[in-house]
Amino acid sequence: MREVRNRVVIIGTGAVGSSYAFGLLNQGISDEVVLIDLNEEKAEGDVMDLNHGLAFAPSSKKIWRGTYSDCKDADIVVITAGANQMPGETRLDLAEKNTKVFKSIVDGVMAHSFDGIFIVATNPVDVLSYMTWQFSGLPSERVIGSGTILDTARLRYQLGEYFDIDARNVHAYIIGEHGDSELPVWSHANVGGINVNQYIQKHENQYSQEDLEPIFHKVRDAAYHIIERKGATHYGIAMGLVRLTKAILHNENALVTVSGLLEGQYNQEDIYTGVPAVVNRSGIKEIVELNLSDEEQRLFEKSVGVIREAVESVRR
Ligand SMILES: NC(=O)C1=CN([C@@H]2O[C@H](COP(=O)(O)OP(=O)(O)OC[C@H]3O[C@@H](n4cnc5c(N)ncnc54)[C@H](O)[C@@H]3O)[C@@H](O)[C@H]2O)C=CC1
Ligand SMILES: CC(=O)C(=O)O
Repeated sequence: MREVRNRVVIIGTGAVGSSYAFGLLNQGISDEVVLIDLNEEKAEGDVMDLNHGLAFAPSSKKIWRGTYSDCKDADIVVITAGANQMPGETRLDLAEKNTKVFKSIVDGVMAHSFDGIFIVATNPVDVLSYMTWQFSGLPSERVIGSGTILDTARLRYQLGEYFDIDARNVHAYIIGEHGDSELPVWSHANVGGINVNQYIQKHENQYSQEDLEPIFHKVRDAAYHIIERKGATHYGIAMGLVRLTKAILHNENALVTVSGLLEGQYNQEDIYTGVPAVVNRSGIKEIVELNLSDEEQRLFEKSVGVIREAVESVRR
């Protein structure tokens, strides 16, 4: 009997793709990791480098530079290829050029009868998740964008710092566009089970409601601040992608904020955006519909409108 080994193919081994491959191997998430990039030398170099670390990995793994034919037996194809933001550029500025890149990549993958799950990380991620769903013809539950997984992690980190509580015990979501129009869901944010607003009231000598807005701004603008300093962000998203991959391959039913297709949830249709979702071996099992406040629903609709406009412009 053939041993069942799971396989992740990464297309685009730049800063994000190579950091993700490093994370996958370090945490021993996938048995086989395949790297594909237009720049074959770069992918080859990454494979050599990562192979030299396998003796230190938690379990036996294989990594090689591959071709699209390796997608045939892949469980997950992760796309991290395409242009990234120059300082001052928004994610939406990348929509047109990265849609062209995606058309050729997704066609190349599907030409080999890929029947697994796509994860999309390239920006603008909500637009490209939608286009990947359209180009591939796969069911929407098997096309998942990284969405606001990173923004949510950034918010948990910032709140953890503010309240001096482990970020893993802070539960708060960023939803909507992975971009400038995203929003925090304060109405459902909690610290160790206590709503953030109540927590602040209980500790009114230490904390203030007014501090929440600047905390959110740090989260929303984090990519700009990092890109100004080092040209790209990659470790945070790589760790988020590893988390998402593990949720899928280990059939975790984990709740993560990813970009998924809305089909009536939050009063929205036919659009990909960041929302909490239950993820398992089949992909997105359920989009979780939070009971948003009126103001949150208004901001969410505005954010979805921004994505919708970008999708319409790349489809023209
Ligand atoms: N979703 C998120 O939270 C985040 C998304 N990103 C996005 O990820 C993307 C990649 O960023 P970086 O890795 O920093 O860029 P990078 O420039 O370091 O790497 C991009 C790679 O894609 C490859 N590539 C381009 N066209 C290709 C094609 N047709 N087939 C195969 N490979 C191709 C390039 O050769 C390059 O190696 C960007 O769009 C960036 O904005 C970055 C950080 C966070
Ligand atoms: C680049 C990007 O999308 C981020 O770091 O959030």
